[in-house]
Amino acid sequence: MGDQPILRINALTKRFNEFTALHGIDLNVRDGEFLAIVGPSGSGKTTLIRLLVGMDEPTEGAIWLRDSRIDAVPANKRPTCMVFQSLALFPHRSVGQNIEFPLKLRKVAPATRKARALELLELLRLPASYYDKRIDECSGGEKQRVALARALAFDPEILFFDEPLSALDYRLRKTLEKELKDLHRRTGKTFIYITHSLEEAMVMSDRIAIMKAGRFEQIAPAAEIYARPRSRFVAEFMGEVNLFDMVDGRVPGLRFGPRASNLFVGQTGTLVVRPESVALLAPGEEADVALEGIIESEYLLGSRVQYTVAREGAAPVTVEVLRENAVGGPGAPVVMGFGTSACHLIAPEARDAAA
Ligand SMILES: Nc1ncnc2c1ncn2[C@@H]1O[C@H](COP(=O)(O)OP(=O)(O)OP(=O)(O)O)[C@@H](O)[C@H]1O
Repeated sequence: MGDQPILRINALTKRFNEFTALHGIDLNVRDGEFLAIVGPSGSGKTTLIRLLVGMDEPTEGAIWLRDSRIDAVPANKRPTCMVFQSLALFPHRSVGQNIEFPLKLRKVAPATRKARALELLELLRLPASYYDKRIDECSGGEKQRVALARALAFDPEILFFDEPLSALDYRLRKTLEKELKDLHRRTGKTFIYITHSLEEAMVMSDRIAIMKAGRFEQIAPAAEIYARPRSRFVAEFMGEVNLFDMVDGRVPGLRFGPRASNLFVGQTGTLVVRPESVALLAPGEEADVALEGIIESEYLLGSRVQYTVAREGAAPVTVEVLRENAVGGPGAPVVMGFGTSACHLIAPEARDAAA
């Protein structure tokens, strides 16, 4: 993956009459990167993709593909390609005809087209015999692979995906997630992938861009977003989380040992602690930060158990432990603890910006 951006978005704004869907956003995508764009419904993901592929024009701002400004270039003149969620394959044509379609448009000779289609079938791990199979005889997963093969036949600089797996069942989705990641590695192309599913984004991408109300909240590798969210919104979007309001180094109900007191002296913000970082302490066991409560409910999550622990005068805490470390059920009093290395403090400005 090169360090040079293949795509640059500069102060991009999109307004629909009075409504602003994108608020002057900036983004650099590296050559060969797998970037996932996630965000709740209505946050502007599809609007952004439509501008990037040329299905719509920005109100303000610029889009650069390497050294060329492309925001006014029509979709069919852009060296990019989109894999639609709704596939848009020709159902009565063969797999081969579908894959060769972009090559036919470019007047590539039939023998060359066929050779490329067979190569792409192999790349997508479909048998060569599928070349003559009709699209409406293929399964959902096979159609997705054919759509991908056709997208690759365009030989695009960047592949855009708009929720391509959302209509598929869980197991097929999991398989295709791995295949897409693998395909990304083998082709070395730049992938920009929109999804509602954070899990999908985390499995596949190099970086995740989290959108909220027409802006990027954070753009970083998944692990960094998970461990060091820059706002409450991002922290909560990345899954179950405990958030504690800290003022002047103190949080009501939390007991800080010397290490935590030193670390947080005078600090104000939101303390983020993931449920799997909170332990249930044995009698006499110490932790950097300790707190007490009563188990309200428990859920089995395969090999782990998740507890909701009620606290007097404060929000409940979520704790996730390995099943072998499970303690009593609802009604049991517990002491919980976590280490300073499991804590992340969100600065108040970032928290306010996200409010
Ligand atoms: N053509 C349009 N005219 C008016 N408003 C629009 C138009 N297209 C999108 N919007 C608005 O812009 C906002 C962003 O929509 P967009 O489709 O980009 O969201 P999204 O993040 O892709 O959502 P979802 O995950 O539900 O697809 C929404 O509030 C939507 O109503």
